Amino acid sequence: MKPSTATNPENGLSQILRLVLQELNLFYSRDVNGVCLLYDLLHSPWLQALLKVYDCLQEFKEKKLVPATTHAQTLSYEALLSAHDTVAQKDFEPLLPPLPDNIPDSEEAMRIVCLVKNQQPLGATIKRHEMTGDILVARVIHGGLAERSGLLYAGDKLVEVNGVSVEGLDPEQVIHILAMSRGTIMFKVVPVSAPPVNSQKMVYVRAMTEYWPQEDPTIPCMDAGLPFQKGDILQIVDQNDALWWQARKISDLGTCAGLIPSNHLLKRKQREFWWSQPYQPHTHLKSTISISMEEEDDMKIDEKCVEADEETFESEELSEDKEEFVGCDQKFFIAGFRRSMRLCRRKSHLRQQHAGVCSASGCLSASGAPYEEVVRYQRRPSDKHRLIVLVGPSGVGVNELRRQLIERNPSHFQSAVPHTTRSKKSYEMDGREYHYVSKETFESLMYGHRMLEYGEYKGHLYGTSVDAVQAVLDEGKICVMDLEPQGIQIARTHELKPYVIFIKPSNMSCMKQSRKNAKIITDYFVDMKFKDEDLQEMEDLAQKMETQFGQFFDHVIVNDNLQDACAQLLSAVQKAQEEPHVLHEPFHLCQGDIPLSRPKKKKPRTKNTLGSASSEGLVQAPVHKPSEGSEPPAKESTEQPKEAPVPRRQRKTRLPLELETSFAQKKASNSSLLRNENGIHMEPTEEAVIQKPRRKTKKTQPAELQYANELGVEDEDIITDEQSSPEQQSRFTVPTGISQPVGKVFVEKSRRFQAADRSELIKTTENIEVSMDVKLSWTTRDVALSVHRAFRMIGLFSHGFLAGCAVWNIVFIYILAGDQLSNLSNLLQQYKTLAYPFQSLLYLLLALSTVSTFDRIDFAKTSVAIRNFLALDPTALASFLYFTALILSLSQQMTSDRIHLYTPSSVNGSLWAAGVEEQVLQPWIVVNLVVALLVGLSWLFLSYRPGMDLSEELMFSSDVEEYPEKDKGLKASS
Ligand SMILES: Nc1ncnc2c1ncn2[C@@H]1O[C@H](COP(=O)(O)OP(=O)(O)OP(=O)(O)O)[C@@H](O)[C@H]1O
Repeated sequence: MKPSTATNPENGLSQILRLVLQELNLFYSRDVNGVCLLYDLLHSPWLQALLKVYDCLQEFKEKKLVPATTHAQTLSYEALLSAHDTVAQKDFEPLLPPLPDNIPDSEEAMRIVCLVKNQQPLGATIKRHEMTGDILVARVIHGGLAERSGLLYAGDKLVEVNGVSVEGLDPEQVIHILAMSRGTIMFKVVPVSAPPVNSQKMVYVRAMTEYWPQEDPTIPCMDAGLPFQKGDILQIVDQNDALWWQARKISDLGTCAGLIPSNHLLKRKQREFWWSQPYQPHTHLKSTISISMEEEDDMKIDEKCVEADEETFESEELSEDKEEFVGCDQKFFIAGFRRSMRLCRRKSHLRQQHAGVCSASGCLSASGAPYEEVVRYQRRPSDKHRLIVLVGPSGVGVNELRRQLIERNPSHFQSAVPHTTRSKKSYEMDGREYHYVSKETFESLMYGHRMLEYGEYKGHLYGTSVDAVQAVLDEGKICVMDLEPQGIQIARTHELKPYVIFIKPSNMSCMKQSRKNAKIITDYFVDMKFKDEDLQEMEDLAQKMETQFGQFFDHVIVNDNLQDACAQLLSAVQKAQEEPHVLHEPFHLCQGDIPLSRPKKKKPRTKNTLGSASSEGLVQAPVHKPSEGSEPPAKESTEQPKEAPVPRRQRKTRLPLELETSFAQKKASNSSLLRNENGIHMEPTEEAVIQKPRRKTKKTQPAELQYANELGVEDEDIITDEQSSPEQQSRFTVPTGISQPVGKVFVEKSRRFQAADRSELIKTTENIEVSMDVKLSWTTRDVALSVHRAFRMIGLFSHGFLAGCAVWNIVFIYILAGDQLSNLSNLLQQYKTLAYPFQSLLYLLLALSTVSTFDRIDFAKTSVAIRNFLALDPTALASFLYFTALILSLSQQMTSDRIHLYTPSSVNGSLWAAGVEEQVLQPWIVVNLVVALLVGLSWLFLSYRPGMDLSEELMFSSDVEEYPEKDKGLKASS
């Protein structure tokens, strides 16, 4: 019997594809360049579906057609085809209104886009062009209807909405029209000449910080923002805008993307937030110091107890060893459970490590990259096992769980054998209890970054090396170790791929119950019962660890019932080895999996720039809803730590850097569709997008729209990255070279080389690193920006104050001068003392205000400045009026002087001849009146756009060109 096409391996294309994929698997495991791309392509669901359709067709082609019913036998092929044609020609699309035909010939190339409302968001934002006043599509949100239709692009100029011209309207008004529309919405747009093409691949990142758009006044459109928490995995779908990226949560891939700050912007925000806290800037430093001080205290206690403890410790150690040998049937030996490891970690060497680790890793989340690139990793059976790292507050049961896990299956789980510099005891064996090494060898491992952690106890060094862990993994076993959370970053290497499990205490009441009979093992009291303070301390510490390092935890186990916790641990460990997980980029095994995150260097785009004084009104806020089956790059581990709700930081609401004229609406919003109060309610729109190109008579004007992309990418942002790069390398890919075990190094001091103690030098360097960390963020530009912002504040104040003074001045003058200037001598008498100080104050305020308004105009682009003035741009008008007022005031300076020197004409030497008062004072009064009017008007104009600030934009934009290149370099190096 002839096999059917689908099952015939020779004919079935699906089958062939399956074979090709099998072949590819071989190359895949060998990591051959480009295979991943091909693999993904062949795996793509659309190709599979296409091939299945093809196979089905082939199968049916070979079959002899048999009519399904006897009735059908009478049907002719012609009748069938005619029925098909009738159905096929039927238009099932919604009925759309006819195109308006009164469009003038001179009109620009137009595109008419019709959308029919439904429950989905349109997913686009609009803004007003700063110079032309046009309403533009600012951003098309990835995954929204606008994007899916492929007919609306960022930069498209909106001409009409439902037949209503949008010329001269504010974005809010446009939104209002949209919100009021029902049924079909018709947009008439002038298409952007070169629609932006998003050629970037998607990037997956782990958020190392949290972000709340509602608390960020600088976001171009609050409703389009995507809130996220530490540890969330985000799919970045669009990085075209260097300041605001579009992303989705991996758990919500079916939804529209949302706006998130770019890496650099978020870093800057973090830094600004940091600096905005008057007493916080030093907490970083303080925390390190306080850690050291706490440890100092610990040390004192330890030293006091050390003598008493020494004996106990040694005997404990011995008895434990004996127990392990004698008490176990299988005669396995669990190394790495020496109390020395637990003890020494909290001692002096850890203090050093703290400084290093804190600057290198612990504080990384606070000052380092806010996003960490991740890739999907699925361990193949031939791969080594992943290292299992247990982390938890002291006393929570980390050791107990580890011990129980190993005891369950010692041939499968094992601890790493630690190193020590102490001498071997008679009953010990090298490589079983410890690797006994000299101090030099130990130090060489330390300086060669081969120690995952180390500490000193009673003058001896103890530590666990990467090689010891490797040795366990090489045996095909799963290495289980416990680490202080600060050490996680050091363990995050390509070779170890650690899976971090956080052991969390349950609540106090449960613990009181479960730890009733448990014994806490401390440095100097052995087997002491848990007290309430111990449990409370454990709970507090767990919370701190979660807040600070939660983003690194792959799984969380609450250790309430020991047996349950152990079962959970076992299952988590198995899942870690068998299921796909997300790993950070240094683990990147397959270059094709996820692209490097840097967007291609593109021409600055017209939309949404930090400096542009435009903001975006949301045409339709994206609604985030459960996934609709988009394919994640990595199945997010189901046992991914459920992020403990990190307490939100109190964010200071500040004037947005971006200086937006807030177009965000606060009206008629449908709360069911929008996520916050700035949402602009446009009824959901959708679908049936029809493009009907009109005759072309004129090219569109993108060049005009392409004003500079004033991005605030700062030097230090880039520098930080570059600096962190080698640092990361040292941490993530542990160097294989071993440093020389010499205690002395030669350093240049006072122009000649002198020997210095190596460990001292390292300590000093670490300290410098910590304090440098603080200083790094504060550059000359930051100083300039702060000064500038202070001046801007003074400027803003002076506008209002000046207007008040000028009005008060003229009112005062008129009151004193009386009706028809009948009382001029009284005015002179009264005003003469005021003339100098008051007029000087007016000059000063006028000068300040004039400079402050000039700051808002780009005189380098004179034509633009003049055009703005002619187009009655409020800012340009205000600066002109201020300048005129200043000149007019100065022109009357002589008169002010004369008023100051007023003496009645009867007095000898008087400057005021009888009867000249009116002649002199009248123009002075008129000028003061005009000045008051001009100043008042300017103030009104300025209040239209109080936030606009060109200098700041220019300061930020100076880096724009450098940014992609630097970043490229950075990526290349990484
Ligand atoms: N779920 C639990 N129920 C009851 N007792 C427990 C539980 N978990 C741990 N214990 C007990 O608590 C004590 C401390 O546990 P363990 O030594 O494992 O803590 P640890 O996290 O390693 O702390 P340290 O780092 O201080 O050594 C041990 O006596 C252990 O048997």
